[in-house]
Amino acid sequence: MAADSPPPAVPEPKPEPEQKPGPEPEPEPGPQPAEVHVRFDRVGKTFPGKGRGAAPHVALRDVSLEIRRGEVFGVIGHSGAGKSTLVRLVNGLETPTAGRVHVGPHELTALGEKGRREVRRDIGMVFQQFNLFRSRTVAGNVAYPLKVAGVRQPERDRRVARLLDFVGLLDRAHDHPEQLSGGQKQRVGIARALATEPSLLLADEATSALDPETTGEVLALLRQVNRELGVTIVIITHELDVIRSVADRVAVLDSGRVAETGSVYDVFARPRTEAAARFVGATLRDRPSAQTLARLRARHTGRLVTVRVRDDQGGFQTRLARTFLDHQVAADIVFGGISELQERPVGSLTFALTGPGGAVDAALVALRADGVDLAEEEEA
Ligand SMILES: Nc1ncnc2c1ncn2[C@@H]1O[C@H](COP(=O)(O)OP(=O)(O)OP(=O)(O)O)[C@@H](O)[C@H]1O
Repeated sequence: MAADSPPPAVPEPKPEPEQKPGPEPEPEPGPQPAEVHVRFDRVGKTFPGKGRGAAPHVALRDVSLEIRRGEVFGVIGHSGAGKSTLVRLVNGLETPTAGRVHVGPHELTALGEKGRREVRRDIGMVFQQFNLFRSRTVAGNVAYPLKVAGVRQPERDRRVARLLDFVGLLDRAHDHPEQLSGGQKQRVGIARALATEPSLLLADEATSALDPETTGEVLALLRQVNRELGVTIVIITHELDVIRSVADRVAVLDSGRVAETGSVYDVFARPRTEAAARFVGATLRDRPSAQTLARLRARHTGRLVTVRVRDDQGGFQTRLARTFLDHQVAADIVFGGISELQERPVGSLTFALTGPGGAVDAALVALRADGVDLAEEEEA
C-alpha cells in the first residue's frame, strides 16, 4: 500500500469508561447463558458477475453462526471459501444479499452507513500484511486511530505507551516499521487495533505471512488479548494449526457454506463432515497415508486396523488390550500417536492384528460393540 494512505477500517475510540463506584455486584448463582456477540442468520452473499453476461458469484450461502462474547472463534476454509467475505459482513464493509447479520444488539442490515460506522467503532481489525504506515514510527502507528478520533495528546501518549507495553514493544516506540521483524509488525498491528478499546477483534489471516515460531508468539498474544482484556476474537485462517492452538470454537467453511461448527475438540476429534475430516486429516495426519500403508503391509503380516483415540473412552487402552487377549489376537502397534488438543488427548493407533480362525473379526465386533471408533485399512 502507499506510504501514507490510511489503513482501512481503523475504528474510532469509544468514550472513556466511567469509574465504577464501590465493589462489583455479586454474580448471579448458577451458569449464565453465553451472550451472543455476532450472529449470522441464514446469510447469503452473491456478487454480480464480472463483465457483461458473466454469471453472478455466490460467495456465501445460507450461513448461520453464533459467536459468543468473550470467546476466540475460528473460521477455517480453503482459499475462496468465503472467509474474507464473512469478515467484511461483520464490519459492515459488505452487505448480505440474503439473511441478517447482528453485532451485539444491532442488526447491521437495518442500519444506514452512519449506524454501521458506530458499530465499526467497537471492532478492531488485524490484517495479513499488517497495513502499517511506513513513514510513521511504531508509536505513531498506534496513535493514529486515537488521533483520528480526537483523543488529546497526553491521553493519547498514555494509551500508546500502555498498548506498546502490553504487546512487548515499548522499547521500539521510536522505530519505523521497516526496522521490525514480521512478528513485531503484527504486534504493532494488534496494538493499533486495540487502541480504541474494541470489544471485538477480527483477525483475517493475521499469521499467514509469518514463520511458525513467530506465528506461535502472535497467537499467544491474541490469546492474552482475549483472556486479559475480554475481547471477543474472530480468527480467519486456512491453517488448522492456528485454530488448534488458539480457538475455543470453530466453523469449517466449504464453498461458501458452513460445513460444521462446534468446539475445536469436537470438530477435530470427531469430524462429522467430509470437509472437516479433510482439514483434520491433512493436519493431524492421524491415519496412515496410502504410501505409509503400502510400507506397513510390506513389513507386517496381519490386518491393519486404525483406532481413534479420544477422551470420552476412559480406560479404553486397557479394554483394548483385554479384548485382544480374550480373543487370542496378537496386536502390534505399527503406526500412530497421541497428542493434545485443548488439553485433551486426540490421535490414533494403527495395529497389525493376527489370530486364529475368525478371532480378529470377533475382536473387532467386540470392540465396536464397546463403542471403540475403528476402521480397517482397506487394501489399495
Ligand atoms: N467484490 C467481489 N466481487 C466478485 N467476487 C468476489 C468479490 N469478493 C470476493 N469474491 C469472490 O467470492 C469468493 C469468496 O472470496 P473470499 O475472499 O471471501 O474467500 P476467502 O475464503 O477469504 O479466500 P482467500 O483465503 O483466498 O482470501 C471468491 O470466489 C471470490 O473471488
